[in-house]
Amino acid sequence: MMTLIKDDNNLYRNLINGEWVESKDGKYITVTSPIDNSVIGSVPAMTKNEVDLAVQAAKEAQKDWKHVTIDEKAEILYHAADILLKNKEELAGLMVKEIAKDRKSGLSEVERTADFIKFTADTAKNISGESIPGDSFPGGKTNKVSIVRREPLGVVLAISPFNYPVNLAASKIAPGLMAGNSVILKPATQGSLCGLYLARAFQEAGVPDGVLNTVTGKGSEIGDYITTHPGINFINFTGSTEVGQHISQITNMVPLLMELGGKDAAIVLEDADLDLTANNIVAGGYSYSGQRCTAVKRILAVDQIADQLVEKIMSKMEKLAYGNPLEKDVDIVPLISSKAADFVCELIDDAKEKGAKLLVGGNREGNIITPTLFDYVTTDMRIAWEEPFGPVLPIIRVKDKDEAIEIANASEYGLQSAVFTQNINDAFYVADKLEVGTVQVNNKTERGPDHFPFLGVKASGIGTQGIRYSIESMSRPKVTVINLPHQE
Ligand SMILES: NC(=O)C1=CN([C@@H]2O[C@H](COP(=O)(O)OP(=O)(O)OC[C@H]3O[C@@H](n4cnc5c(N)ncnc54)[C@H](OP(=O)(O)O)[C@@H]3O)[C@@H](O)[C@H]2O)C=CC1
Ligand SMILES: O=C(O)[C@H](O)COP(=O)(O)O
Repeated sequence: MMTLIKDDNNLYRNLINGEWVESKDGKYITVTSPIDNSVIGSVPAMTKNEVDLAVQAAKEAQKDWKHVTIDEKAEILYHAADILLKNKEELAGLMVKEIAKDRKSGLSEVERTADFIKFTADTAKNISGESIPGDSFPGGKTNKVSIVRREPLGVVLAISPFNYPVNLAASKIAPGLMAGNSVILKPATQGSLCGLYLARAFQEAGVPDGVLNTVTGKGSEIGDYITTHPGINFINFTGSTEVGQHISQITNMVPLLMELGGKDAAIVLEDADLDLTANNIVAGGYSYSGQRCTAVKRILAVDQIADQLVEKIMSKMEKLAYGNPLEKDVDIVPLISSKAADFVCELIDDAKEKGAKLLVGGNREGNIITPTLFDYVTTDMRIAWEEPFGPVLPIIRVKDKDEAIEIANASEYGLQSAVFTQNINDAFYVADKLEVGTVQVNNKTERGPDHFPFLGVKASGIGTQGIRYSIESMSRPKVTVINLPHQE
């Protein structure tokens, strides 16, 4: 399957109007593995002219695509999901090399993506319009009826991050297509090989020429051009708050759906089941080395149980394996870049200097940061507020649930939080007061299942994702009002 999207020198191509095209001016970006810096491929650094061609193709193709029946579109998506499953070993293998995800998580990402695509097709089949009688509003008349259908928005620009290069691209493409839009995928440069592979799967499944196109190139170079392109009708972005805010500042009247950074808190109350809590904190904080927007990024534990909780977390952390995901099954993998690892080390050093107690880890081997746990973190430390996107967890001890809520809400972010307690009243008390998109009761913070609404408030995002929610975000109501001759 891969041979069509790259040549023998591992120069990858972009999908534009149904053709896999080389870089026109021969400019490529080399993609190296975060594991050992080996070159795994190169992607075109697309020029403005090439971007124009992609947008033009998308615009033209959408005119026919919007008339394709839901059922036909669904068949194509089912086929794409099957192609991904058939090739899951190869795609997961590419993910291991390109973003250093461990193979098991890579496989699970591909499987989850296939499920996501199929569920999107099924959901779109079940989204019906509505008709609203005119006399249901005061002063309305029985001769009026409003018929409400959903219309596509046009050309959707999907910008995906490195950490789920297949899933977070497909979760924009599939609902975008089902809503009748054409889509341009701009994958994260580190992750673009996986993104192109995914586009190939959609093409092979029967997505018509021009309906899905790809644009590669550094966001810092072509980002502004594409996000402000007049041919773009919607931007669906997942990535850092910094870039998300930049996009929202430079765009003009283009609707945005954004999932950005987070500093998800795990709030642990005095009656929590501490084994369950520790399991969730370790899984939630350290999987894929903490490079997940929804990773548990701080623990707010009430004094009464903090010592016991620390002991349990430490004992579970002993089982975390770290190393090279090409060589063995590991939980902790090299971070995406040495710059990312440098940043995490800065946060670790700051916490140490300001007197936090380092309980576990704190070491660096290449791009690997060993799983790290700090206790007695205080609010003057950077690790209390900043998102490491690495395997470092701070414990902030609090006197009670109200102090936990206050610290949780003082964050600029508002993605998710978790509360661990066996008291339903306390669970609701805390959940009601937290300024986040989702509160998990007795579970780690996480996005799935993917048909749940997923959203961030404050600096964590704009709009709501989740299968039905994404389809709705990428479409709009179209209203036709029937005015019958007035009945006597
Ligand atoms: N809430 C969420 O769902 C998620 C949040 N994140 C957040 O993202 C950060 C790390 O992910 P990372 O991929 O590095 O995030 P970035 O924000 O750096 O990149 C995300 C995407 O935006 C592109 N991009 C960069 N600059 C621009 C620009 N000026 N205009 C348009 N697009 C641009 C990138 O391309 P390129 O790679 O070429 O620079 C990439 O495709 C973390 O802070 C994390 O919190 C990450 C994943 C999920
Ligand atoms: O962008 C992210 O990091 C994801 O949306 C998180 O998804 P997860 O909770 O399923 O890991």
